[in-house]
Amino acid sequence: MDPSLFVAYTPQTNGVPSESKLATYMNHQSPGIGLSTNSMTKHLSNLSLDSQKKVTASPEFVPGRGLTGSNSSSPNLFNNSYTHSQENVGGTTYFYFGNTSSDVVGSEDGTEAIGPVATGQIGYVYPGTPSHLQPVKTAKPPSSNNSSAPSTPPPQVAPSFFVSENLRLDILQKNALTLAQPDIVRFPDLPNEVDNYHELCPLEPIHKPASTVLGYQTSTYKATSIKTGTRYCLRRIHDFRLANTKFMVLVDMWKRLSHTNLVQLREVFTTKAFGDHSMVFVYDYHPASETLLNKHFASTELNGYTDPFSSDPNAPRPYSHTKNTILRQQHSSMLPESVIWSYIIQLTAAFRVIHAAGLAYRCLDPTKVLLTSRTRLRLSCVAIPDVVTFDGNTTNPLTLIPHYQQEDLVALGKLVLALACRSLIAVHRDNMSASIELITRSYSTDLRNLILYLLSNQSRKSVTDLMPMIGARFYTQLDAAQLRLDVLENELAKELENGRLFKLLVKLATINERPELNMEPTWAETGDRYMLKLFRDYVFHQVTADGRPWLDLAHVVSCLNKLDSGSQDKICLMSRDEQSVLVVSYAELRQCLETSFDELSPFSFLGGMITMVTVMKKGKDWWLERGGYAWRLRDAGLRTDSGRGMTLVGSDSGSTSDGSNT
Ligand SMILES: Nc1ncnc2c1ncn2[C@@H]1O[C@H](COP(=O)(O)OP(=O)(O)OP(=O)(O)O)[C@@H](O)[C@H]1O
Repeated sequence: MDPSLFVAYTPQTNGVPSESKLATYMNHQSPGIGLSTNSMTKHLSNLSLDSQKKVTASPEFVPGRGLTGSNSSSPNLFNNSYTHSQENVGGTTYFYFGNTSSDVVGSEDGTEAIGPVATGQIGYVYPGTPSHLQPVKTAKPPSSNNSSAPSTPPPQVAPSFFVSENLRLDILQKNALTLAQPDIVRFPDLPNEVDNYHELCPLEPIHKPASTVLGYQTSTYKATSIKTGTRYCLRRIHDFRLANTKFMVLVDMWKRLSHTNLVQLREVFTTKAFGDHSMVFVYDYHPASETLLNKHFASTELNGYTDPFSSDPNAPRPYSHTKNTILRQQHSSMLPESVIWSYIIQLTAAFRVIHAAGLAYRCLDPTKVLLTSRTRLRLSCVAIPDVVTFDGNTTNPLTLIPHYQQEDLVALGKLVLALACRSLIAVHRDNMSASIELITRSYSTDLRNLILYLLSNQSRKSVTDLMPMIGARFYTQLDAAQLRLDVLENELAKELENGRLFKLLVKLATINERPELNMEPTWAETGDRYMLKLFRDYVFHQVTADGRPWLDLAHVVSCLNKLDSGSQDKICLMSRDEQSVLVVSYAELRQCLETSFDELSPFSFLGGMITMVTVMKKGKDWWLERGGYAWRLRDAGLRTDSGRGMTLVGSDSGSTSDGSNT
């Protein structure tokens, strides 16, 4: 800060030194908060050095307690019952605006007064985590080396202004994966563009054998839509030649089907971009999703035990291996029954809409069920079996659907059995009785009956027949889903508040310390802006009595909330030379902020502040116009977003006008 901007204190009693910033401020101030000569004289006549409200010594500031002798929670926050307009104590001049006794509600015990809030200025302060969500917050897991320590209750998670750490990391990881860029060193052969998609990133090894489920070699990529920038999952069927397009009836039916337990199909196309005739299915991309196979049948999930046949459950193996593998689950890591029911409810929910739409899934397998968050299942690869096994000679592609629906239900029975036994080979015909025995011993009769029903030879099974077996477990699932919703809404509420305060900070930061505005180098240092500068110091730059920075997030949040709501609470702003003190309400500061920012906004043309700009060509140059101001774009080196990345504006090509609305 340029020290010359501060004027040396003149030991002048009640007057404001004409060259001081406060004087400048008072010259510039809005009439609503002005000090008229009359009122000044009136207040001065009331002023007495013996006044009880006089500040007799420099108050001591204790972090967390504010000023000693004051019950305020913020340092320098004056009791609001002052009626003086100005006072000089020990060389420091204090200014007070208006007659505060009428417009400020002071509590009798002298605690911080809260002024009335004007209509339309109601600020919302985040009320904290609802009590029923407190137990849901995950506590830090105990470290592995203190497992023998006596169990102590997990520490209560302190209410936070920010989104919880677990959710934050989760979202960050998903964002990072979504934004991942192609690795051309590792995958030099990948095409730059495939139809309307680019930035292809493989989600699995490229050269892998044909899928046992789909019967073709497939590859999965994350890709970005060239038109919209949205990320999608492309599933490529290698070397697939189309015989005819009759299957498009089924593809269109799948595209129309939308459900929370399905990976949404967007489009299907053929391409030669990979150097062969490939068929590509475009699905929604769910970052960080994991297959059921990885989650529950990987060796790490099975206490380190590796099933040498897990990659191919059909491979021949000795009897002892088979039996031991199934029995081993009894002593290791069987899934809690609630998890299995949660999966059953989600899978049957998906089947219910698929079958009701006259379709069949046809590829239920642990590799095709995605866990897109902790317990959220989605069926992937929809429509692929319908396309790759399509028989061009059939007159009606829908005739076989009822048969396939029955197969879906058998596949569901096998998947639930495999999950319950935690083994893929549990579903082999030879192992079936041992597996059912295990289920009978370990789980409820309902679960056993459900599996037996699905695997039975009954001719016309229906997914709706499963509903009585699920019974009241629906309520548990609904409760879990609603609790999750509450948690997320609660987290969102916090970030909403942070977003509001962020906007306020952006306004403050664009005003504070601005070197000049409209050729006026002192703009940021005079008038309303000077008040905002002192306010910035008050919020962020306070120090303790021994000069250490005083950092208290609650103080910052409280001040910003009061500023945003235009509270009538008053604070004491001190000049940096500590020679002048200005008492001002948040409502007045808010007025300063709005006025100053309004002065800036006609000049702004980038970022989120702009409303509408016009870009036009005059002679050789491109100009941007807004609110009577114009900028030559080539000089400023400005760029505009043309929808496919940033492009330099100012070339001779292009249209003559453009609008941007944010
Ligand atoms: N829509 C999607 N969004 C994000 N990731 C996906 C999506 N679909 C699949 N994946 C990921 O792609 C990877 C490969 O899936 P895929 O279905 O090919 O499994 P697989 O075990 O290789 O099966 P297969 O042997 O049949 O090819 C998995 O890790 C899966 O999590």
